[in-house]
Amino acid sequence: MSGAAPARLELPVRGHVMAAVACGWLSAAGLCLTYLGIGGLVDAVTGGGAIGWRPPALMAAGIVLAVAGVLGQGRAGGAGEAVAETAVRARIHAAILARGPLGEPRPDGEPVTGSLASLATDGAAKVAAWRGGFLGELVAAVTTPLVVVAVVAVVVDPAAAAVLLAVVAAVPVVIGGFQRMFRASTSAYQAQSRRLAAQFLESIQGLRLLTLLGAAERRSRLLAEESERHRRATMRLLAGNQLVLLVTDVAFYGALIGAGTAVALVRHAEGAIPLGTALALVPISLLLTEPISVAGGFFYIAMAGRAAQRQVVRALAGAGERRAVPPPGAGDGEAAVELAGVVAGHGDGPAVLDGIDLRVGHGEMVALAGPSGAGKSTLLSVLAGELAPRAGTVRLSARGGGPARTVLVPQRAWLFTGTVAGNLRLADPDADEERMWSVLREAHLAEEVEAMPGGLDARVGEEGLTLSGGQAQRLALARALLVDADVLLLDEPTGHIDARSERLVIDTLRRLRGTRTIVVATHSEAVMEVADRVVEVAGVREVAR
Ligand SMILES: Nc1ncnc2c1ncn2[C@@H]1O[C@H](COP(=O)(O)OP(=O)(O)OP(=O)(O)O)[C@@H](O)[C@H]1O
Repeated sequence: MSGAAPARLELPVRGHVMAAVACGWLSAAGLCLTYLGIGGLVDAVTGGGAIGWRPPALMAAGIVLAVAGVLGQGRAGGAGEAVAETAVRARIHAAILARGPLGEPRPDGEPVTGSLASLATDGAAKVAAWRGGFLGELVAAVTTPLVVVAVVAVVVDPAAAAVLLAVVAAVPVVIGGFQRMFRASTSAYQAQSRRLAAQFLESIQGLRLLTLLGAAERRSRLLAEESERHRRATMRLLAGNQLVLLVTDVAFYGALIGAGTAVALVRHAEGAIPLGTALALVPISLLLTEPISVAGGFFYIAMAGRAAQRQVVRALAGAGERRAVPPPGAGDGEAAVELAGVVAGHGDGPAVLDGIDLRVGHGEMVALAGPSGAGKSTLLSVLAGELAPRAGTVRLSARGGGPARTVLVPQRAWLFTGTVAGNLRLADPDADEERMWSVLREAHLAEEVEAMPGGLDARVGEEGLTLSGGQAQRLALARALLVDADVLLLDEPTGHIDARSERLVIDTLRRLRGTRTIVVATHSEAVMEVADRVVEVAGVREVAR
């Protein structure tokens, strides 16, 4: 991926942020008035005169504003965070579903599914804490000095306000410098953290495969190395954070409070302001350090949130590209599938398909044949819009024109832990029982599901392991039928199943023939016999080793 600045992530939290800012200003103004009220009391007492209505009124108004501001800011921040987290999570979930559970690794090497899962949990919370919660607080804190200076100018002394304003102006410049200094290390830390989470997750998902391949030990060494790199990135981040805290404490607090006190003393000595009011300027100058007090939050919330936001934007952009790249646009209405000069391959690997032309008519059933590795599954991935062709055109059209809807049943039936109905409803969340039974009947699975305890509510275990391979394949087929797609893509539907299931699947294919366009990759003669036409795929090239 390029290092170009990612687009903004639109979240419905503008109102929450503005409310948090307004509340922050209220509480700052309230505190100023409270201190000035106390200063007024001191002046009245030391001056020996009557207290009058002004100091108590200032104090009362100040306390009410401060309390309302603090409470309001907390509420606005909490609500904004919840709204933002829900929005980010929903968009990432949509991206996960768009990619499918077996999403390919991206060109930058990040494993897609694990990475997105980590983003949807940890990443979404960080983005939400930043955009929904902390952003309003931050804007309020950074602009609080202006509110304070304005109150001082109006209620106390414009000259003192002008000096405070000059000191305050230096603060954003220095904060900006620190932010730039540590941005790279925070981003690196985030990327490291996500990569580690993704690798752990995918190692767990593929544990059985890793063990079978004898790769478990290699993988565990890799994870140990990644953990060590992550530990070092954490240490660097913490060291940077400590440095910022030290610098801000020593330099800014000293400078701002010192400046506030000096201004107060000088103006009092000049007779411009009474003693009590001068004393009130000292705690008021403490409010000028608000931007600094949130600087620590930059590391824990804002910078972590912004780094996560960059990742989310990039991941969502990636999802868009994957869906849009192979543009299966509307065809001329004469053919359901039209491929011309299609070249395709995986990642940076060699071309698997090299100049493929294919035309499939509406309602036609075409079997893709060819030796293992010829590229049958690759071709189906191109048709499903999962793999972008490197060259050539792919056109899929529905009967009567318009873009076609496709659905792919992969070689390995991927079922999720839950019920039969839950697995079916992945394809159509609104499907009612009648519709589900209907597709189960079409896939010749209805009788077996009826016999299961709970029927449609029967539990399908981890990865569907309580079902036989043949049952799982037929359930995946039923799920695909629920999509009601124009083009049904089947990858080895009889590949790894028992003879009875094979017969049932073939019978289903026979019944489906003519009802929709079907492209089926297969080694089975029996499946080829059912098809209207058999196309030999032989786009594979010898790879020099
Ligand atoms: N995700 C992937 N990443 C890299 N290479 C891949 C990927 N999937 C397939 N290939 C390679 O692409 C080539 C074609 O594989 P493909 O699965 O499309 O063939 P196939 O004809 O479907 O084989 P089979 O009949 O065994 O299913 C093979 O060399 C394979 O190693």
